[in-house]
Amino acid sequence: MISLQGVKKVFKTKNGIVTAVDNIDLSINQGEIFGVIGYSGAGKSTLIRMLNGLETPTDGVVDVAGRNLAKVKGKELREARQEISMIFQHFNLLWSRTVKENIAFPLEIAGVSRSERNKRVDELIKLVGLEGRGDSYPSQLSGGQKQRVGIARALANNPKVLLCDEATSALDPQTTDSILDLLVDINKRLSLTIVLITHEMHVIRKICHRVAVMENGKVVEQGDVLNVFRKPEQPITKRFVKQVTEPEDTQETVEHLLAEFPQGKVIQLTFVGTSAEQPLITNLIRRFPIEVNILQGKISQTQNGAYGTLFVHLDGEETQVQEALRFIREQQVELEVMTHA
Ligand SMILES: Nc1ncnc2c1ncn2[C@@H]1O[C@H](COP(=O)(O)OP(=O)(O)OP(=O)(O)O)[C@@H](O)[C@H]1O
Repeated sequence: MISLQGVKKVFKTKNGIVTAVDNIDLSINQGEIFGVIGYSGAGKSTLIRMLNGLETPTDGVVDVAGRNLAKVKGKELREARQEISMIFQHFNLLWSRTVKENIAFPLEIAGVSRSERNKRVDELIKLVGLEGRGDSYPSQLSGGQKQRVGIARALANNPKVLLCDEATSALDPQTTDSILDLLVDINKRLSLTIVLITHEMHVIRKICHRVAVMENGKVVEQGDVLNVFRKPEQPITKRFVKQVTEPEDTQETVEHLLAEFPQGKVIQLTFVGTSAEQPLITNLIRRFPIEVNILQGKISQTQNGAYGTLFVHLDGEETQVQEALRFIREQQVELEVMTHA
């Protein structure tokens, strides 16, 4: 559905040249939810703006739904933009128009008749769960409801791709979750391709199938969300993964235990998919004459299955502890022996 080859975007500024996007290759499949994560200034906005033709690449090919966006102009670019919709962090609604009128706006531009427009607006209001609010003005709505209007408006002309630019960053955690649930629902019902940019790993974990991590204009790591969670390679990816998998005080707890129990081993186990349910700890206690203390644990759900981490202290005779470590490594579980940071 979307392919980027050797895409580069350079801005000439008063202070010199800024390479916002630096030689990116990406491929996004029809019907998937693809996340791009990075810190501020990584180049995410520039990248997403190239996907709907708001920016043209300095170099490379941006192909969306069979069109090379760097090449299309005029009428064809307008048609392409109807197939690629976008929602924004601050909603970008028309404040003097009602919910219905906001949603109808892109239909008016596309020349849809009044009766067709009214029918479509009613469908969209139901789809995003805004029944009864059609005649309200944006100022009378909560943040989550405003974003629902943004989503309905973005879907009005049946786009093939929905781009989400930090769409939940202005919302509280509970509202964020409900908007993310809505995006998953729309993705499934309409088999819509969704590309989102965010700086929050929670968003990636909750709804994305695949993720690309951006740093200094480059994609430094990409893959299935579950795989990236299980084995993050780059330091920046590790930092993002930790945002959602480890309680904040984990390193502190580990340091404390390493100091308190210099004997034995403190280990981190990472379970993925079905292995998250294996009775590993029971097996360890039954098979080896060692002490097993569970220190901390967390299981998170991703679109591709469960992902969990568990911190455990193993203590006993050194040979038995080593045997237990060997046994764990034979299971479908990642193991890391913790040392001082
Ligand atoms: N129109 C522009 N002119 C000059 N420099 C720009 C322009 N747009 C972006 N940049 C620069 O390109 C780099 C990447 O910016 P971009 O906005 O794409 O990053 P980002 O990851 O989306 O960050 P943020 O979330 O803060 O917007 C930054 O150094 C930024 O200053």
